[in-house]
Amino acid sequence: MTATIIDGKAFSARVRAEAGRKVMVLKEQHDLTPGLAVVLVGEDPASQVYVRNKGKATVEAGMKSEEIRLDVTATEQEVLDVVHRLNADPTIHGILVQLPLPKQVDEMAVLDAIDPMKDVDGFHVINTGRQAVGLPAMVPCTPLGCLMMLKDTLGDLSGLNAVVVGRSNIVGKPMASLLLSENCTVTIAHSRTRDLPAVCRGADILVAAVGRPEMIRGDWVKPGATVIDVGINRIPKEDGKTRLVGDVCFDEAVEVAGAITPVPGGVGPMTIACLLANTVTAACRQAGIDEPEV
Ligand SMILES: NC(=O)C1=CN([C@@H]2O[C@H](COP(=O)(O)OP(=O)(O)OC[C@H]3O[C@@H](n4cnc5c(N)ncnc54)[C@H](OP(=O)(O)O)[C@@H]3O)[C@@H](O)[C@H]2O)C=CC1
Ligand SMILES: Nc1nc(=O)c2c([nH]1)NC[C@@H]1CN(c3ccc(C(=O)N[C@@H](CCC(=O)O)C(=O)O)cc3)C=[N+]21
Repeated sequence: MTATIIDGKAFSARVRAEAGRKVMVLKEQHDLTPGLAVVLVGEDPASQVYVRNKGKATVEAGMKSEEIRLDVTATEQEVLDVVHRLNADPTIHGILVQLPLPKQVDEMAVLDAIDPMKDVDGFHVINTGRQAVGLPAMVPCTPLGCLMMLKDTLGDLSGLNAVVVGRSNIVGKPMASLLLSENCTVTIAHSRTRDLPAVCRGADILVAAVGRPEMIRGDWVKPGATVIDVGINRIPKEDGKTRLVGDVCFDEAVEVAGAITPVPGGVGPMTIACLLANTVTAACRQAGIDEPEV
């Protein structure tokens, strides 16, 4: 059996178009233009690509986009000053500080400084806590995008065994919490997990967020399972160039799984689309208006 390929690129185009229609309504009926600010500290080339893609998608959806670039030597206070200025700027409804930050800057202190209402990444502890107890919250974009693809593929997730490999604050933990909210039976695996292949084989839903190229092999996948590959790993090719691969060995897993996301073209594009959707949601909440139905 060959798995259905979950087309994150096509799905993300629909989500972005919907955000664009909402922006149009907000502009026409409420004189409100949602604004997103992305803060990039340092010159990490991969980060620069994401920041550029995010900026482009934001403008395409009709929103205001602001990019703030700081030198890699920026102090924590300089980053905090930028965050405070954006918190106070009424034309900015979403703030994303690209991670990781240089080592002299305390990530937790920066995330904590972002106004939770403008925290479109959903990384502030207020939003983490609100999501966990079932209150309206900003939900992290990558796990949200994964969940949208899972629901689109499987419908109701109740009672399914979900295994999330990885327990980072930005992917693994919020992913597990969202799956629990959907009534999955959730296992979180990590570097200390014993017999990871056996744990993975129990999964109806397998989410890989490890950051290790093609670590999850075909025979770790339960036949018919839905596999979501969050990993973005750049590996060298024979010709000296590089290519992107996920955390799942796609060529093996595609023969076993029921459905699987590719890399590229899976989770990545959905992350950007969810960032736009979150920015629209944040703008509506800040303006005290209902999100338009489009
Ligand atoms: N597509 C997208 O939009 C996004 C993609 N990514 C990608 O997703 C991947 C994960 O990112 P992120 O969560 O930030 O990564 P982190 O490095 O923060 O976390 C990796 C997790 O994987 C676990 N892990 C590492 N090695 C193993 C192993 N051999 N066996 C089992 N578990 C292991 C770690 O365990 P422990 O906690 O025990 O150390 C940790 O919990 C990366 O490839 C990243 O580039 C990230 C964000 C967005
Ligand atoms: N505060 C913060 N929020 C983030 O959401 C965040 C972050 N920091 N730091 C880095 C990671 C990584 N990330 C990606 C987003 C989109 C793609 C993406 O669009 N990928 C495409 C193309 C990738 C390419 O060709 O390079 C794809 O997978 O098809 C990838 C990775 C967001 N992150």
